[in-house]
Amino acid sequence: MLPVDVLPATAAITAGGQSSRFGSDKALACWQGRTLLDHVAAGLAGCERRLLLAPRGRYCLPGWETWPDARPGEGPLAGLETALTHASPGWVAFTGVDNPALSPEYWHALLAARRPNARSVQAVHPERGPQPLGALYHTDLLPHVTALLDAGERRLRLAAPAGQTVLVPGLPTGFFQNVNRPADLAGLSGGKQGSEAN
Ligand SMILES: Nc1nc2c(ncn2[C@@H]2O[C@H](COP(=O)(O)OP(=O)(O)OP(=O)(O)O)[C@@H](O)[C@H]2O)c(=O)[nH]1
Ligand SMILES: [Mg+2]
Repeated sequence: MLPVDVLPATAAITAGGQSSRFGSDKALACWQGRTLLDHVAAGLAGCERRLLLAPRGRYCLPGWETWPDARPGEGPLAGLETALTHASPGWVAFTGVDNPALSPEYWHALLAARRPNARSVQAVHPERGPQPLGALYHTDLLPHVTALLDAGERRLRLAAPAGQTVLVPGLPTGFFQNVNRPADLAGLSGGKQGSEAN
């Protein structure tokens, strides 16, 4: 059995956004004495390989490889393409910079739900439905994601083929806390059952 802190996936934080609603770089916003980026990275520290999808030089995250998007400025679906391109073959734990409550326990819950024929695993929020960020994707999806982008598609939720996606309901809603605006940062709760931001 694997030690509890080992996560058998390539970690990938997509961090190429502009934080336009937040007004400054939200990855570097501070919560509980650490940046949001550090919180997200800590949740994935158990992954052997760790990828940060961002322009080179934007962030310093020791132990993480930085890969810039092949299609800069095209959104998180392009970040997923970059992640699947550079990940080790197999599962990728893919998240944004702004979900600071995604702990190792969250990722273990998704990894435990993998099925042999599945190519994505997504938690289901009770009101907002499947969560395409904070999700697992298999590197086999790279041609599908590239085809979507080539066709002009930018919706991340289309990266997960319905028939090959495992949905995981019932996780504590505090995991899904998301920072888009300054008020969301002020409303973050330390526990896993706290308030949420859309
Ligand atoms: N690699 C990559 N990541 C992106 C890109 N656009 C957004 N992201 C990331 O996707 C995640 C979720 O996106 P948003 O919450 O919309 O973040 P954002 O685009 O920086 O913020 P807004 O400008 O307010 O929409 C964040 O971690 C962003 O950094 C992109 O073009 N490339
Ligand atoms: Mg955005």
